[in-house]
Amino acid sequence: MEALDYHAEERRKAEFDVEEMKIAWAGSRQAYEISDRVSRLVASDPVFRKDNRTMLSRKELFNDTLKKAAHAWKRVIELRLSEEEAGKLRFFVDQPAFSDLHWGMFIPAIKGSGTEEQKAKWLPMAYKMQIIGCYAQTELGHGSNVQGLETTATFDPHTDEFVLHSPTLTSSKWWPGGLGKVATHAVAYARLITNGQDHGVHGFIVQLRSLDDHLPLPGITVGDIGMKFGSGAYNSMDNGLLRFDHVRIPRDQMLMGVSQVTREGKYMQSDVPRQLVYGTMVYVRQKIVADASSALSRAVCIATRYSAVRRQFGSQNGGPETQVIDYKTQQSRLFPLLASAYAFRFVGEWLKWLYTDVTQRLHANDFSTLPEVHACTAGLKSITTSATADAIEECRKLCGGHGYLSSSGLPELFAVYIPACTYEGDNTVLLLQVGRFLMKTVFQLGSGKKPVGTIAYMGRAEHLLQCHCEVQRAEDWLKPHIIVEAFEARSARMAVACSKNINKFPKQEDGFAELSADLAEAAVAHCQLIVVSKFIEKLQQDIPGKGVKRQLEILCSVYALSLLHKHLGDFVASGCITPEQGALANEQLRLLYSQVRPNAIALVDAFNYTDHYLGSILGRYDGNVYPKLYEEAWKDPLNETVVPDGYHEYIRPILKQHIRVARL
Ligand SMILES: Cc1cc2nc3c(=O)[nH]c(=O)nc-3n(C[C@H](O)[C@H](O)[C@H](O)COP(=O)(O)OP(=O)(O)OC[C@H]3O[C@@H](n4cnc5c(N)ncnc54)[C@H](O)[C@@H]3O)c2cc1C
Repeated sequence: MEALDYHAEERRKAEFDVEEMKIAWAGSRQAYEISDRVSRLVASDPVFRKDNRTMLSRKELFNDTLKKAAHAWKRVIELRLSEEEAGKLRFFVDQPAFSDLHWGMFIPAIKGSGTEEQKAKWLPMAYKMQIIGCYAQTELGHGSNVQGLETTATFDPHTDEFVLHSPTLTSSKWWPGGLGKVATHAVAYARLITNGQDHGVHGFIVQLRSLDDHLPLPGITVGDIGMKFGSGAYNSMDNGLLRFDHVRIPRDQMLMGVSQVTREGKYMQSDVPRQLVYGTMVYVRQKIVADASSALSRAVCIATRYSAVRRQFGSQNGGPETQVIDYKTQQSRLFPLLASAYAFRFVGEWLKWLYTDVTQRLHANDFSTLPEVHACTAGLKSITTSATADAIEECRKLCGGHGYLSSSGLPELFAVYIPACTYEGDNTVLLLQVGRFLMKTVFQLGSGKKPVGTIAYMGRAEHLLQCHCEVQRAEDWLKPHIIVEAFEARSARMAVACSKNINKFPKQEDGFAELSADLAEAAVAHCQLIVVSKFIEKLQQDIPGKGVKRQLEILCSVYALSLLHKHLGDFVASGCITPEQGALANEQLRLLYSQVRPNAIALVDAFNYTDHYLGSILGRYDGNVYPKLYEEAWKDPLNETVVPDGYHEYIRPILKQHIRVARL
């Protein structure tokens, strides 16, 4: 019997080769094959089941996470999975766990800031999970302001040890994932003090719990910080608190890749340049951007498939009602998000390349691109995570009432995803860093120092400040050079306007403070330009498969023009385009939506997500939504009894009361 597929008709409409698009999405055939194999492996394993997750209590959920993490590790060993495959396995298990921090932060921190001896000592144990690590930086009193951290690590020359101490309540470590209940070790950040002198914040490897009975070591107070946003969701993670009471660690447990403390307590910068730690930061941020495209594509996949199943109004002569995906408003809300998912995917791919490039440069003592790389990765982390968080909520609304059901998968996805706007740098704080970088670039124009990489366009500021957009007809907006110039001009003009306003202040710092909201907007403009440019660059590559490149060109135009439409005020106010050209962009956008429409289902199929990973009845591959929603409702614990518990205690007495209510 042929499998039921309510989307079959939609799939037949596709004008491109979906299998080839899957490869374009994955980045390469090999990446596609790994992802496909591992996702199916996870989906078919009953231990990784997650459909009952939102019903679990905190303790049950945490236990379930431990079970899954242990099983995942067992499978990694049994199947001899490579690092890439193991990473994919954790990704598809799709449950925040201590192991994310172990692999994602603890190991990279040692790799990035440890000496060769430290790496040789700690990494093999960490790779075998004989120790489990977390990344303990944030404190109760300070997160963004790392220099404000209060934990101290004081060198004791008598014993050749550091004494870690939490001098105040606000110095308690607060938030680190995996710290609460699992981690045996931490890379903990503390102010380094030698001979009474404070050298600022440094990283230390600290054992927290016994490797025999898991009890905290003497002087260590550790626990979980409590429930977080939403039920289920991120509560599978044991974000923790930690206090040190004069905890002693050997001197060689300070991460000494960049600076060192000698046996005599002398503080020294090592020969290795400080900038090397930036490599780790680029690594972590490119991962976050890749995760943004995953979360966004997942939400969009759910909303797109459901929009094709859902019908409201418009029945003629007793025929079927209109699929909500055919409403122009639905398309204008949904298709820019679909385009953003692809845009973030490709900019994430480029960031992977950037990581390799920056690592090679750092090892060759070439630091010339660092400030630009730092600003670019900070900004991309900020705009992709903010856009994704907003997009998941928009997808929930696009699914109407059923989007609010847990079984749509969207509430949990939202709750799990949104802290990405905060961790690894609060998004506004990051934009302000980009803003400062933009100002520095503008102030240096004319000094002979040439802007490089993603900021190179500022070298043409003179032209960009007075160029006129060539668009005369709607289709002119499909020309990549016109789009790029409009985005460059907007970014350059907003940055230069900020710099002029800052210069009006007698003290530049006052100007920065007063204009910080404008700076953040200029930073957004710069970062959106990067995403648009990288999408366009991607299209200059050879992309095989019937119609694949054509679809990506359409999506690229949708991404750029929907941003232009959303930020029309910026484009028009800064004089980059006229209001009439803005209207033409909108006209073109409407035409593009019609071109996306027949391909919409196939474009989300190309993400190649299993129903297990999607975790959504609305997003099911076969579109069999209503019977499954109905079935799912009956699984709710409230439906275990026909008459609810508490009926006799609370409902019946109200119904049977004999008092007279005065008003009646
Ligand atoms: C789910 C989750 C997991 C986490 N995991 C870890 C972990 O594993 N390890 C770890 O060490 N930490 C972790 N953290 C902590 C996280 O890194 C910090 O919360 C984050 O860096 C933000 O810092 P904050 O909490 O101090 O925010 P704050 O800086 O207090 O932000 C509060 C507000 O102030 C604004 N603000 C702050 N400074 C400025 C400024 N200069 N100018 C303008 N506005 C400003 C922000 O934009 C924000 O609106 C985690 C947090 C979460 C939510």
